Amino acid sequence: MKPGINNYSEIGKLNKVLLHRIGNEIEGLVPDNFERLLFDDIPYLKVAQQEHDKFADLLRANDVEVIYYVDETVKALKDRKVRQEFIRKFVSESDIHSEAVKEALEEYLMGMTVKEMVEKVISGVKKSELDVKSNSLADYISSGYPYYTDPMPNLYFTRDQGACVGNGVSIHHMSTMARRREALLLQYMFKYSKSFAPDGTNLWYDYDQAYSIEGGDVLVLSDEIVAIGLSQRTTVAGIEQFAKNILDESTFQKILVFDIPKCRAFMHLDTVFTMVDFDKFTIHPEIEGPLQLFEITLGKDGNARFNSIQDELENILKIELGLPAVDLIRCGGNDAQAAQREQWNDGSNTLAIAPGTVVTYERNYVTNDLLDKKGVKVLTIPSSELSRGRGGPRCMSCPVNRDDL
Ligand SMILES: NC(=[NH2+])NCCC[C@H](N)C(=O)O
Repeated sequence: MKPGINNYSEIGKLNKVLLHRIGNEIEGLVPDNFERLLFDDIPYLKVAQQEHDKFADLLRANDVEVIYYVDETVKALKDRKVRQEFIRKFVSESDIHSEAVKEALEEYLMGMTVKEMVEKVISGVKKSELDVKSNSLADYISSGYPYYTDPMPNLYFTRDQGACVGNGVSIHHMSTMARRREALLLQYMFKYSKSFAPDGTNLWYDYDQAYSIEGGDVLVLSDEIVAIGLSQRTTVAGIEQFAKNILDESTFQKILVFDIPKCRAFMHLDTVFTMVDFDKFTIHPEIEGPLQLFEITLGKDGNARFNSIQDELENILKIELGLPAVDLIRCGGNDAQAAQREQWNDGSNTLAIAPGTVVTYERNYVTNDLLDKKGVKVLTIPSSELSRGRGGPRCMSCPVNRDDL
């Protein structure tokens, strides 16, 4: 295993992964805020945690080191000054319009142990926790709202806030307000935790950059090609900046931009397309094509070059990966009802932990069976509650280190 961050494929043997154990932040979900907080239902926390623990246990049983957002952020925020800076930034980005409230929040969070503070930042600070004497119009108008700082129920989709690509990290500007502050935790991990990001780790994109990118759109197709979805969440300007940084300073040669429909069903590229083996992919039937792609490479003069490609997914993958044939495994097979049902529960959102070995949700039995018939080793996890957040095993994991192929 190479040290530090090392991620040159979607399928190399997984050695280290960053997860977030779903926590109290989920209890902030109510039907009124579903749309804003990007949920369709409320997971039952106790069972969701049991399911998440099974996911982590399965990874450990397969020789994967599991690290968690809370622990890693705690390590990064040991120093009091760094902690103060982090809290200030967190509070300033939590949509608070009263100075008195900001000050009270900073004092409240600084008074906690580092672990309590990080957990609180994730689960949200309720108004009932603080006694603020404020006489502002902002507080008056929002007096019926229970939180000073919103919870982060989507943090367990650790794929999205950032991505480890090659020997670097991409820290994302998330598309929605509901998820923006999640990546702040990753930014501090990157800056202040050497055990997470040793000296020399590259930075491909940063939290403070202006345009959105989300990690569900980033797929490391090979050690030369990174695929990115131009999607509802990932912008063309974000892709361009990411491409410039990574092509300039890494061994990657090409960014392959998949122009996918800008709608929630296609939320990220990994909702409709993931790699499970050298030549096998799980897909949502609607991604078969013809597709519009754009290629970004660097010319000899160091300037970006663009190229447009229109083709079927199958041909694109064969050409780009230099393979004689590829197998596209449709979520739900040819049964239209199973396809819709299993797509809704992220049947094509598989996490490869080695070439041809994947983790999937147990409930997607039609797709799992198909994978099995194609010779893929399928390891399943229970998912009655986890699936309610509309993300699967790939979204719930951020690979930090994989063996090279
Ligand atoms: N990589 C992914 N597909 N992530 C799924 C994230 C789901 C989450 N509720 C959201 O809307 O952001």
